[in-house]
Amino acid sequence: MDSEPVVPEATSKSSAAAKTVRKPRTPRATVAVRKPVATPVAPVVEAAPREVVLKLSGLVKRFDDKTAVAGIDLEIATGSFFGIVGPNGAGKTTTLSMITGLLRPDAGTVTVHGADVWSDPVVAKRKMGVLPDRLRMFDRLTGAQLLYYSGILRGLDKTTVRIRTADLASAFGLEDSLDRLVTDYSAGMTKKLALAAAMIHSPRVLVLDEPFESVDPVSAANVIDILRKYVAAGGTIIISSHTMNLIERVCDSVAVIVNGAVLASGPMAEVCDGKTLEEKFVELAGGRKAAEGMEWLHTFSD
Ligand SMILES: Nc1ncnc2c1ncn2[C@@H]1O[C@H](COP(=O)(O)OP(=O)(O)OP(=O)(O)O)[C@@H](O)[C@H]1O
Repeated sequence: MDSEPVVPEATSKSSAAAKTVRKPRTPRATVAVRKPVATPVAPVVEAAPREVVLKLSGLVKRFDDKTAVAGIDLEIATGSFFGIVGPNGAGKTTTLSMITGLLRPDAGTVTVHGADVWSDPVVAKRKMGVLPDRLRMFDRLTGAQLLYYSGILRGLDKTTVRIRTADLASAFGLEDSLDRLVTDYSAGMTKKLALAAAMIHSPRVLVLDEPFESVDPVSAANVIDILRKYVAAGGTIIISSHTMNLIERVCDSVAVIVNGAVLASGPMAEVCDGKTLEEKFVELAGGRKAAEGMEWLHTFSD
């Protein structure tokens, strides 16, 4: 199940749909008078609740006397495009690092599609693709080598890795850079390569920390298209970003984290409650500071 790609299949017209259906001829001589038939009322079909694919329960992380994450509970349903927002130092990266098994929580659990990240790490990690905040990449490899390495490490065979490398390079506009060393990539190119490496094994869940940082607007739009198709095909994305309008535009659900705690979470419209996400964020995160003091900045000392 886990190795199955979550890539949408190309649609094709079914042969049945393509057949021409002839209207039966109505007999001319007789006019049948039909008894009125009560129109059947369509039963109300309630949408089945979506399966929870990522579950965070009571997550806590302390660094000495600083509590970075103070007991976070979240449930993220399959097929969600879930945004995490919060001010600097709120605990977003710490939370995502605990989700992906990069940082051990002091308390609490994380399960991915039922597998516990800390007691069943091999199974849980196989289900995830991760774009961490601070990218530490093997930058003495070429882009092609790095994708090859990522794919093989994830258990793909060589042919599949080569096919997917070509697809990803073309989707992210990296075709001409695949033979260059990663260390020579720009920040945005490195980000796109890292995102490609996170996706190569078609994981069930993508955890992306600031995926659009340094990425130009055209590339960002392409990446968003790819991510939307992935979600439409049943994949789940959890993404952190400071770009409020982007999160509001692409995510269907959001959590606002402040001081290591979730202050609001749920469907985007419910959390925003008639405001923009940015307005709601400022309201929850504690407003803005007045630009007072610092008159020395306007003295232009030269
Ligand atoms: N390894 C660490 N050692 C000590 N303190 C840490 C460590 N990692 C994070 N912290 C602290 O934990 C808090 C939360 O940090 P975190 O990086 O999770 O915030 P964030 O919400 O991702 O912030 P930003 O939006 O600025 O990236 C901060 O006060 C930070 O200084």
